[in-house]
Amino acid sequence: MEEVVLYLLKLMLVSLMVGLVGLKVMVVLWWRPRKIEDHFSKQGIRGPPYRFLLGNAKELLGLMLKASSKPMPFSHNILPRVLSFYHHWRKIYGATFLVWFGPTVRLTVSDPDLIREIFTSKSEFYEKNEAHPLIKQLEGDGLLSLKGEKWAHHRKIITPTFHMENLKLLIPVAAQQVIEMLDKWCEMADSGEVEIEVSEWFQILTEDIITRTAFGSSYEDGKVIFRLQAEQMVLASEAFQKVFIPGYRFIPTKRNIKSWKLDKEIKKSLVNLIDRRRENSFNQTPENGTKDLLGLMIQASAKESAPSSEITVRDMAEECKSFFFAGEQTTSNLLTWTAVLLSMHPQWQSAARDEVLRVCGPRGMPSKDDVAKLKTLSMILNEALRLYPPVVATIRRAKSDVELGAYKIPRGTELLIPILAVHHDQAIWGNDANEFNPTRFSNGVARAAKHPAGFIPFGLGFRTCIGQNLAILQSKLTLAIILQRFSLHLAPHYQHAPTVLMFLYPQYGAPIVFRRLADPVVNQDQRVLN
Ligand code: HEM
Repeated sequence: MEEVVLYLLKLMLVSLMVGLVGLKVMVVLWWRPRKIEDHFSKQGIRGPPYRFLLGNAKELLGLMLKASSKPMPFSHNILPRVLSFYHHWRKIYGATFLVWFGPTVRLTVSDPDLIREIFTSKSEFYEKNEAHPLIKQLEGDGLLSLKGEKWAHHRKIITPTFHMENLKLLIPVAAQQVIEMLDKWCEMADSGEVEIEVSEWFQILTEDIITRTAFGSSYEDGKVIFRLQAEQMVLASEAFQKVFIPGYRFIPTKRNIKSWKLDKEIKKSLVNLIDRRRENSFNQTPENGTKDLLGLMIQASAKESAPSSEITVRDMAEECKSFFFAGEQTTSNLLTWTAVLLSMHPQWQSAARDEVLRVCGPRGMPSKDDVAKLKTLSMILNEALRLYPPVVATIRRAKSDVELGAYKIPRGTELLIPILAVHHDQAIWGNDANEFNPTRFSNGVARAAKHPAGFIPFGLGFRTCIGQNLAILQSKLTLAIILQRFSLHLAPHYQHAPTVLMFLYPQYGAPIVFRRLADPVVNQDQRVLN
């Protein structure tokens, strides 16, 4: 009898637990989404209706797949192709609408007044959202995703790496790297011209400079570590393109085992490298060379005594990951799109070249002062960042219930800021918003748009991109040296197909034909004549 009672009690307990779990699932997957929809609809905000578990994922994927199924005409009106879901639903629900990524709701915000609130005047109410686990694996637990005090501490330590005074020390070696790349192109250009898939070459170039900023004097060892990280990125991006199964990355599949091994190898190489750097730091003052990420973090780890601000080897490894992820493809994509734009707009290519030849001469290596004088090139790069921003959107999460303009935003709501859409908005940029017109930047970035928050390729506010000086410096240097030596036009089989997988990239590559310009006349003293 006692056993039967015990059995029945157990049964009741299990049923209760199953019931509670079921209830929780229903609350998260059904009741809460309805409540949120209701909350926003009372404020006039609507969107595609929430569907159980999947949200709008199915329609969203369908729209993206359809948009990327064929190339587009040679136009800069790329929003419908790149953020097709945003373009589609904005037409139906207006620019501020709700969209469901599974049971997670996102409110799209493209009004520059509201964007300014989120990033600057009310930024304390918002934080970075939790990235998808696979993205997190790629971007590392560094500056990009850290929050609160730890973020502020790391940002303070790392910032000197990106001071202009520090970056300018990299110019000679970065320029040399570009020249070596172009020498290879010259060798390949038998008949005076060569077709180059620029995205691949620019990636190698960018990786090199990021390695120098991250590892400084330990550049060679750093290169090996970044190679391992690049392999890690390929594995994670492959997984990212498959259906996401929570917890799958802990199962010992072939790919996961490879990824774990790589992780171990990266950590081991970093520990060895850090030990060597620590030993060397006794004989070397940091003023001797550039301030690199690793050096600054090692220095900080030696100083910190409080456990809360301690910098560990893991911290350093995660920051290296963040650097690599945030810096490599963004800058190489900017270079790629600018090369495409210069090829599409030969009159701007000539204007940029004339300026480079005037400032630097036909073969002179651009100095830091020269780079600052290249105004036309700056305007072109800004226009490239506007039309083809490598980061097409960003997300923030409301930390508490908050008022955004006239809207009441409940805690936990994610806000999706479609940078690309803001950059193509006619209300901010005028009727020619989809045209390539670098002249709009002739009076500087602040006066280019009708609203100061209308141009945000590097984000805005205190979490703005730490690497923007480096990205612009490297891009100007690379393009200046290319323009000195080559003219460029699109290969006949180039297909215009901007698309996004983490960053904005050309879906079918960017084949560009480079034609060597005549060598400058050299007089008897071997001096180059302008
Ligand atoms: C054209 C090139 C680049 C573009 C368009 C770009 C864009 C951005 C954007 C939009 C953000 C802000 C994201 C947000 O608010 O959610 C950001 C943050 C960041 N970027 Fe860049 N980036 C570029 C190059 C670089 C480079 C070269 C590095 C480093 C080597 C870098 C490192 C970072 C880091 C660490 C953050 C996080 C900063 C923080 O939260 O404190 N970026 N970037």
